[in-house]
Amino acid sequence: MAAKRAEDVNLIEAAKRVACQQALKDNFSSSFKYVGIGSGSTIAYVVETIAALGPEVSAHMKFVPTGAGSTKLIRDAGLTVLQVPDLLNEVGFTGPGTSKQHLDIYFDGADEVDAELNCIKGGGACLFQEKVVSRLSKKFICVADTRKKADRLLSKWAYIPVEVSPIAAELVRQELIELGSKDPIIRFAPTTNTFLLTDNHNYIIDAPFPTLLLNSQAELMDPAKGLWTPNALTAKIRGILGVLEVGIFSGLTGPQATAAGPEVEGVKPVKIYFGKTDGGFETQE
Ligand SMILES: O=C[C@H](O)[C@H](O)[C@H](O)COP(=O)(O)O
Repeated sequence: MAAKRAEDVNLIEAAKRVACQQALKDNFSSSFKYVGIGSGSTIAYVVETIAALGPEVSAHMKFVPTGAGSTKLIRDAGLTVLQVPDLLNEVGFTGPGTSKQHLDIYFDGADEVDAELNCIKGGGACLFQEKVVSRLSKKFICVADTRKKADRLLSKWAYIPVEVSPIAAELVRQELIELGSKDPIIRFAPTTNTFLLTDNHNYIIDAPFPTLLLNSQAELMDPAKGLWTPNALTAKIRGILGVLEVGIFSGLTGPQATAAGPEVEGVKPVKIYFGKTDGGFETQE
């Protein structure tokens, strides 16, 4: 039994590696200057593959992380870390209406991906910095294995991670219940026996909702019956006092989208690579 489980784990890790290697083969260029690196276990294979290309390819590049784990991963691989504030100092601000998509590309994993490439992220407690880096990138390429693939969000994955201010966490939890979330919980860290703290010193609330619709199914939306589109649920949760960000990557909605214009496209992936346990891969775009 234990041997079978170890074999399954190895196959899944191999699937993640295949997805990352193919994603880099198709999308990475030695001409890149700024590369965003997300969080989680899958992204480790992106960093491993870039490092294997050698300093002749990567020495002139700067890698923008999405949290402490991501920073360590980049540094341990011998690549150059550039934090978001330093990136913004480096590129400067050239005035209203100019592009903020300074990163050539951003690679990251996901917990679940739907047929429209909307994602749930934050299973490893990283979502806010990931959304910032995605917003600053020309192109978000997602890497995963086929377990993450679903027709609609919350088909297999059970909850939406929401990053909240600790002082407002219970208030947010109550408002999530009013929105239709069944038993949202503040994430606990068993190792420290306290609530888990994110890289931004906040809590995560894991909020289960019924399976979401696609954004293209907005005409079926009926929050009273628990039927939400990813965009609408994101906007609604983000509107709760005390919420920093929501672990749904589906593009921005409402006034933020209007204000930001076409650049908001950077928030969800443009292409996903799913590694398969038979050694192959499939893509979705
Ligand atoms: O909070 C973590 C991030 O959003 C990860 O990208 C996501 O959880 C996927 O992680 P993994 O590659 O470990 O499945």
